[in-house]
Parts: sequence; C-alpha cells; structure tokens
Amino acid sequence: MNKFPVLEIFGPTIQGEGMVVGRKTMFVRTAGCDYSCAWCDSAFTWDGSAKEEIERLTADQIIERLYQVGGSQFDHVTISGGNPALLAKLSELITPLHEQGIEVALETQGSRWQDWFPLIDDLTISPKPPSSMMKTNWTVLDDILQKLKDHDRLSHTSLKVVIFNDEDLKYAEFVHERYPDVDFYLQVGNDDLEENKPASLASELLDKYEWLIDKVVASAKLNRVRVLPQVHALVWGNKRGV
Ligand SMILES: C[S@@+](CC[C@H](N)C(=O)[O-])C[C@H]1O[C@@H](n2cnc3c(N)ncnc32)[C@H](O)[C@@H]1O
Ligand SMILES: Nc1nc2[nH]cc(C(=O)O)c2c(=O)[nH]1
Ligand code: SF4
Ligand SMILES: [Mg+2]
Repeated sequence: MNKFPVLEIFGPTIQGEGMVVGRKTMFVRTAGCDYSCAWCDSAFTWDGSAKEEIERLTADQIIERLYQVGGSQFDHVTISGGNPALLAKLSELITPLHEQGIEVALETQGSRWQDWFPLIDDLTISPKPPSSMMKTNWTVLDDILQKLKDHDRLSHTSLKVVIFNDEDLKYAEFVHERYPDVDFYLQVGNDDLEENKPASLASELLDKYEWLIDKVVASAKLNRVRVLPQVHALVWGNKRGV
C-alpha cells in the first residue's frame, strides 16, 4: 500500500469556496506543493514550518482517521493541499470512499494531470494569477481540460481564480475566454493572513468582495461567472483546521 503525506484531517465543516460552497464536507490536506504562491494561505504545507506534523498514511489509515474525526456525520470528502495532484496513486483513497457512498472533491492548481482526475465528483482547478508570482503552463492546463472533456467530466469541473488586483482580473478574463465551457468562479483574495480577529478580517474581506463584484459587473468578458468570498474566512478568519 502506498503512503501519502498528510498534514491535516478535519471536519465536518462546510466547503467555504467555489463550485460546492456550503457543502458539508471533511478535509484531507496533503503536504507538498510544486508552487509557492506569494499569498498562499496554506504555506505550512510546503514551506517546512509544519514538517514535523506530516504523517505518512495509507489510504486505509486516512479513511480510518476520517471516521475517527468525523464520525458518521459526513458523506463528502475534499482533498486539498498543497497540491494533491502530485500524488500518483490517490485512486487508492478515492475508490474505497466511493464504495462507501462518499463523494470526493479535489482542489488543485492545474499544473499536473493525474489519471484519477476523472474519478473526482467536484474538481476545482485554480490557475494562479500574476499576483501569486507563479507562471501558468498553458500547454499543461489545455491538456488537463482536454482530457477532462474527453472523459466527459466537464460537468464535474470548475475553474476558480483568486483575485487581488486589476491585473489578476485581466488574467481571469483570459482564462474564461480560453475555456468558455467550464464553470467559472472568481474568489476574493485574502491578503491579511496574520489577522487573528475574525470580525476584523470579515469586514476587510467584505469590502474586497464588494470591490470584486463591482469589477465583474463592469466587465463584458465576465458574464457566465460566479463571484464568491471564502466563506470559512468570513466565519472563522485565518484559523487552521476549519
Ligand atoms: C491552499 S490551495 C490548495 C490547493 C491547490 N494547491 C490550489 O492552489 O488550488 C486551496 C485554494 O485556496 C486558494 N487560496 C490560497 N491562498 C489564498 C488567499 N490568500 N486568498 C484566497 N484564496 C486563497 C487557492 O487559490 C486555492 O484555490
Ligand atoms: N472550510 C474550508 N473550505 C475550504 N475550501 C478550500 C479550502 C482549502 O484550503 O483548500 C478550504 C478550507 O481550508 N476550509
Ligand atoms: S498552489 Fe495552492 S498550495 Fe501551492 S502555493 Fe499556491 S495556493 Fe498554496
Ligand atoms: Mg484554505
């Protein structure tokens, strides 16, 4: 059995972002990322600061832990990271979850394809805008979306771009024009990752949400789109494990 690097297993909570926002879910957060976004809200998964907390678990052990933590109060698991798409054998986790009637979602940035992507029920691909300081490999992203289309999985797929500034909005317009058939989400960027008073953060983020809504409303290139904040950040701030 393969062992997967896991940093957190938590929930049930709600999915705070994107295509299934509000859905009651458990989270499995894997360690390691091929990116290092300037504003990553989960940098502990790749910057070495939590390396003592990384556990190497088999799929069976992850499922056992999910039930220990979540009881029988869940039927949906979201795999995030880090970049879980670095892990070749995740079907070992996804297939048994499906066999137990549990739906599986994935959060990834679209830098790597894995042959288990077509198994995912709610697949969020989140290419990174200029403010992240990362560079999108369009050949790879084109290939991922083509493969999902070939597997007839576009109805289970969404694109989600985090927005911090006008340049990011231009990037989002470009992404949406390139993949017009894929459901498209714009998400408020949180640039105050140190704030530990949820109420103060929520008030800042709601101002940014209003700014983003105004910008999207004014864009002729962003029509078949949805605009969302990170609901978990509004409710719990920058707290980990929620
Ligand atoms: C931490 S990432 C992990 C999954 C994968 N590496 C990715 O980036 O898609 C989960 C989601 O959080 C978003 N995110 C990260 N930092 C953020 C921030 N400061 N504000 C808003 N969204 C953020 C990412 O863009 C991504 O959509
Ligand atoms: N509640 C909640 N929703 C989320 N959606 C995406 C998350 C992530 O960090 O990938 C996340 C998270 O960490 N918590
Ligand atoms: S790709 Fe995701 S986990 Fe990796 S650095 Fe960027 S936001 Fe963080
Ligand atoms: Mg998060």
